[in-house]
Amino acid sequence: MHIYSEKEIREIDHQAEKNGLPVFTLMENAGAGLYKALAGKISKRQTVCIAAGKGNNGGDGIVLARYLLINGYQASIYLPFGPPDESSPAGKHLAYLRACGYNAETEWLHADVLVDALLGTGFHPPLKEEAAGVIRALNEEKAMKVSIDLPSGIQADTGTVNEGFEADFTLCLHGFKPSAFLMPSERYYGETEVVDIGLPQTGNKRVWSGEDAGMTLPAIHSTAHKGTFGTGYLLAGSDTMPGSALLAAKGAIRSGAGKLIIGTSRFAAGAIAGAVPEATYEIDGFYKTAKGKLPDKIKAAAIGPGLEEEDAMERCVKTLLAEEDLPVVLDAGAIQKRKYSKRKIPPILTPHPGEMSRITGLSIEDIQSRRIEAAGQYAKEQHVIVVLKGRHTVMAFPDGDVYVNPTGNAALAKGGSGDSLTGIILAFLCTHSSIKEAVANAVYLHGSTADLWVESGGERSMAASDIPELIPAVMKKLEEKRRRAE
Ligand SMILES: NC(=O)C1=CN([C@@H]2O[C@H](COP(=O)(O)OP(=O)(O)OC[C@H]3O[C@@H](n4cnc5c(N)ncnc54)[C@H](OP(=O)(O)O)[C@@H]3O)[C@@H](O)[C@H]2O)[C@H](O)CC1
Ligand SMILES: [K+]
Repeated sequence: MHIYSEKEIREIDHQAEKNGLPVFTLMENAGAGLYKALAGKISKRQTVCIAAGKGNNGGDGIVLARYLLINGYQASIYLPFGPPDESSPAGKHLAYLRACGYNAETEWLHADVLVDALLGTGFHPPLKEEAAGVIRALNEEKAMKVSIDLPSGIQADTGTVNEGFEADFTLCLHGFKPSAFLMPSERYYGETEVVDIGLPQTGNKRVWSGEDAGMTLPAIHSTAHKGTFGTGYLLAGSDTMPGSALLAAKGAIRSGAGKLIIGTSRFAAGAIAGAVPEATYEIDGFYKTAKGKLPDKIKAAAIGPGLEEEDAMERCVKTLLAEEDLPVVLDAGAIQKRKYSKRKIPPILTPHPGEMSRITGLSIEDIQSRRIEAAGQYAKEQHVIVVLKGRHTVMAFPDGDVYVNPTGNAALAKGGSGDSLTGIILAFLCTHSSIKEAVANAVYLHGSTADLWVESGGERSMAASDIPELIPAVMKKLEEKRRRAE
């Protein structure tokens, strides 16, 4: 499931046209695909009204109407802004629809199903008052509401929205647009489904799906022992924040870390050892690492939960990053503005939007309005892996690949939730051979714990300490997906 910006879609269409596949044909494919997707959701007894604009989004709606009509559905077309230009692809499809003996109206018809084909990727804010009035009126209708490509009134990339069509579901053409993963525009989409229009998937931005997670989760063989997956080194927790080390450690252990060493203060070790008897402890590991000392034979390291930025932090991070082959997660206090040199295994940074703002100098609003782009740019410039947390965590890699996580909900917006994520990533770095898959699967698993929680509990009442407890059930589901993919 790929994600394309408005510019990329325009370029794809341009290339297709240049190579002999005109927009007129893509519109035909879109209409046919939309018909297939919609027919499965409605009955012939329901009336359908398609509100079509003057651009190509409207054209898709006109083709959909033809497929519905020739297959015996009760469909009508409403053209609130008048018909599209006769020479445009949409205008030609309207002419063909009329030649088939059907009509399009400029008057509004009430219907059971309302299809929004007013504006698509070609919409540029601010919304004209005439269009805002139409969208407002459509929103008031009591009908099943379906948007084509994206809800009208939403800017495809930034999600800027003033008046937007409130869809129950959106049939996205060729791929998602970034606004499907931004707040508040995501709410206008309702449920989403991607409709194939016959173009190859070319982009490097995509959703990391449950199927991806199932296919890439490593199998555990019956011959596995505690040393099979290597040792994770967690530098976390301080006298004032011992709980952070606990949450990260439990996340790591429940995610399959064979062996875990926790580098923490003597007080924090005493406070958490009873709750994490599986781990061994490196007392004052943080200061030892700052002096260049690391435990032997560690497979991956994570630093930051419950640690403050201080002088020793830079030396500590330097020691870890000097080990070219060591996957390193930098979280919380370890996320600071610094320059990274190219490394065999890129460091993994897990900022929330506030931390991302601190290290990039961009405002939080700017980051949040273009999360995919902001994370992608920093990952490329600094040769790092960015895990930009928040609703739909974005994972950006230095080679330009970007994955968006579909799992999770507001239950995760709690202190300590990120600590568990760091632990899960650490464990997955030990158990996966691909760094990308380790990061993507960890983020997917972390979000899934919250999805499982809301099946029986309220978002408000989930605590970060529930995350490790929910991991076994989520892991079981993932393992079933993996077995099915085998
Ligand atoms: N490869 C693909 O995915 C394909 C997708 N298709 C569909 O094409 C649209 C994009 O079509 P485009 O013609 O570029 O643009 P739209 O139809 O989305 O919008 C153009 C109309 O919108 C009006 N507009 C623009 N801004 C505003 C505004 N601020 N207020 C009101 N109206 C606005 C514009 O009117 P103007 O008077 O400004 O010209 C146009 O009427 C994509 O979303 C898919 O649905 C292709 O069909 C196939 C390939
Ligand atoms: K639309």
